[in-house]
Amino acid sequence: MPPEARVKLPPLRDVIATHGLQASKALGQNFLLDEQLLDRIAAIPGAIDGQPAFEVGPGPGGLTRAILRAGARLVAVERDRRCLPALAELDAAFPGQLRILSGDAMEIDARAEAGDGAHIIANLPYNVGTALLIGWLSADWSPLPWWSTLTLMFQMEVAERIVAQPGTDHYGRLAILSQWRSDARIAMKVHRSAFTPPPKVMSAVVHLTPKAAPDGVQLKHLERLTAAAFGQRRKMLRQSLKGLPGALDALAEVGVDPQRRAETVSVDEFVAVARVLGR
Ligand SMILES: C[S@@+](CC[C@H](N)C(=O)[O-])C[C@H]1O[C@@H](n2cnc3c(N)ncnc32)[C@H](O)[C@@H]1O
Repeated sequence: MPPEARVKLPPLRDVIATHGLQASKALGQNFLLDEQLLDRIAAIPGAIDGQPAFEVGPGPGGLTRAILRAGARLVAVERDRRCLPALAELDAAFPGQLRILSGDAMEIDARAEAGDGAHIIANLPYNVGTALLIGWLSADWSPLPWWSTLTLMFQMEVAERIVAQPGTDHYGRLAILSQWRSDARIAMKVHRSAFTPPPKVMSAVVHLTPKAAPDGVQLKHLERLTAAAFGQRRKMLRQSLKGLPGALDALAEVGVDPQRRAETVSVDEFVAVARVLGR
C-alpha cells in the first residue's frame, strides 16, 4: 500500500503563503500546485516504480509530496533555504522517507547522496536544467549509468531538442547525446498556466531510459565530432569536419557522404563515425 501522510497536508498555496515563498526568477522558480497533475507525473510508467528517488529543486514540495505518496524513499536537494521549513514538514508527515539536502545540485555528488539505482525526477529550474541533464548523460556508463531513469520537466523547446529527429530544426548535439545514451520520449505536455507564476512558454516532461552501451564508442569522440559538425550546421560535412583529424576518412569508411549537412546525419551514423575516430 502506498504511504499516506501522517497528518493532513495543507494545500500547496497555503504552504507558499505560510512560508513566504514568493517565486524567485533567478532560481528558476515556477511552482506546480495542482496535486492531481503532480501525482500524474510521479505515476509516469518507469519514473519511480517504488524505488529510491532523487529530486532536484523540491521548492515548496509539490512534486516531493507526489513522489512520497508513490512510496519512494527520496533524497532532494534544494538551493533556496527559504523552502527548508516547508520541506521539514513533509519529512515529519512521511517519517523515514525523505532526506533533504540544502545546496546546489550542480555541486553535490548526486550518486553518493542518492545511491546507485535511484530514479531522478524533477521539475527542473530552467537555468541549470540542460547542464544537469548533460551531466547525468555523461556519467560513467558501464554498461549503464548509476541512475535508473530520468523524468524531467523542461521548457518545451529543450524537450523538443532532446527528442528531435534528423532533418528538423531542433536536431543537434543534445538530441544525439540523449538518444545515443537513452530512449527519450515526451511523456506529458504541461500548459504554462499550470505553473505559479506561469512561464512564457509551454513545458513538457521527458522520460529517459538508459540504453546499455556495448558499442565501444567514447563520449569524448562523439562530442568532438558533433561539436565540429554542428558548429557549422548549414555547411557540408566536408567543410565543417575539415579541422578534425581523421574525420573525413572516418566518414568515407562508414559510408556517410561528405556533401551532407550535420542536421541530416542520424544518431547511429554519428556514433559509427565516432567509433572509427576512437580506434
Ligand atoms: C521549477 S521550480 C520547481 C519547484 C517544485 N519542485 C515544483 O515542482 O513546484 C525549480 C526549483 O529548483 C530550485 N533550484 C534552482 N536552482 C537550483 C540548484 N542549482 N540546485 C538545487 N535547486 C535549485 C529552485 O529554488 C526551485 O525550488
